Amino acid sequence: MSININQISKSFGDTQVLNQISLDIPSGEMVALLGPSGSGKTTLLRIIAGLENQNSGEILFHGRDVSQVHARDRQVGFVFQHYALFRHMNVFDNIAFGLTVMPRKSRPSKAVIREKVMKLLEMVQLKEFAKRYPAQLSGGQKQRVALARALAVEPAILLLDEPFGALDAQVRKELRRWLRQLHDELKFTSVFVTHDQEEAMDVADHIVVMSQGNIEQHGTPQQVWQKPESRFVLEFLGEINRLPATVSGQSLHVGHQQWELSQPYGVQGNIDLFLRPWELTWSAHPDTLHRLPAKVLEVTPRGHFWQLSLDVEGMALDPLSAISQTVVAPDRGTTVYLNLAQARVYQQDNLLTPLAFD
Ligand SMILES: Nc1ncnc2c1ncn2[C@@H]1O[C@H](COP(=O)(O)OP(=O)(O)OP(=O)(O)O)[C@@H](O)[C@H]1O
Repeated sequence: MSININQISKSFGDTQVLNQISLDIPSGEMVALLGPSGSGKTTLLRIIAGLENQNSGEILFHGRDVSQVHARDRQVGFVFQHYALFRHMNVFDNIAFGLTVMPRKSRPSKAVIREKVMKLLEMVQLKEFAKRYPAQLSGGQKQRVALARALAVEPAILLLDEPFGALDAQVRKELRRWLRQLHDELKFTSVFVTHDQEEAMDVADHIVVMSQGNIEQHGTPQQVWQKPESRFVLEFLGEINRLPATVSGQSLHVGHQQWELSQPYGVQGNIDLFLRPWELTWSAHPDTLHRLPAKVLEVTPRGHFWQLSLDVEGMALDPLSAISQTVVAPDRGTTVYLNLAQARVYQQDNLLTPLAFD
């Protein structure tokens, strides 16, 4: 079932939490809402679910406006970070719950419910746990029960709020893979909230990056990673080095250093240069590409690469982080020369054309 979110705004008292959010999610897609704490992800998810009312805008499911439809009647499954299982019910009864409380007219027979729950138990690989109570399960197992419970009523849409947030890294990884397989098998539409970018990159078809109640970017994992549309997205996704610089006339100043640009630059004054750790290549000697002197503070072997921590002379900055795949690492305490040619240049939030040096 497709979801269309049109111009949704929401405030709590004086605090505007969502600012005219619009988003189209095609049927069968898995979408991650990714953003820092307080960016409005959960509020948007709750509005889709019908657990919260928007102040303005509309939500359409398969073209039908559901803004006035009660959460119960939206055909939406919901999974929270904290399992919210019924403690006094065993696993079987927890999963069966949604089916047993259906109105008598549409409620399946006991035999059908049993068959369905057993199939779900198999799917979430907990067949031998049917009689256990939630307290007798691990976190990962509880979360699988919560998922099975949400899926029992065959929702067309599954909404997940940090579903694996409380679990350790290994279990998280396994569960999200498994959720993706389940999603592909059952073909529901899923929207999940996370602040873990690796999780979003790993399983989502599309990522919606949110900040302060706005959508900063909506695209495939590759698009948001390789072509960040704003400085926020660039800085939020993955590690990044920032180097303040100044353009004056046709010269670029970084720390104590100064170079001539090959043509007049469109912007004068203070700018920021951004480089991913692997874009910051180094050489033991200065050359036409490697120009910025930096002192090697730390060298850490990381298997097939070196992690370098570098200090640019004359600049009060956090050390720069570089990843080097050279055979030999530079020695600690020596000076190396960094290549700035791959820098992305931002002035405020705007991406400028790359620098070209003489
Ligand atoms: N019921 C509420 N009453 C008042 N303010 C609220 C309520 N729910 C959320 N907020 C506020 O709305 C803003 C967005 O909250 P929301 O939970 O949607 O963010 P989030 O991106 O999901 O954050 P997190 O990753 O921390 O869960 C926050 O500033 C929060 O304090």
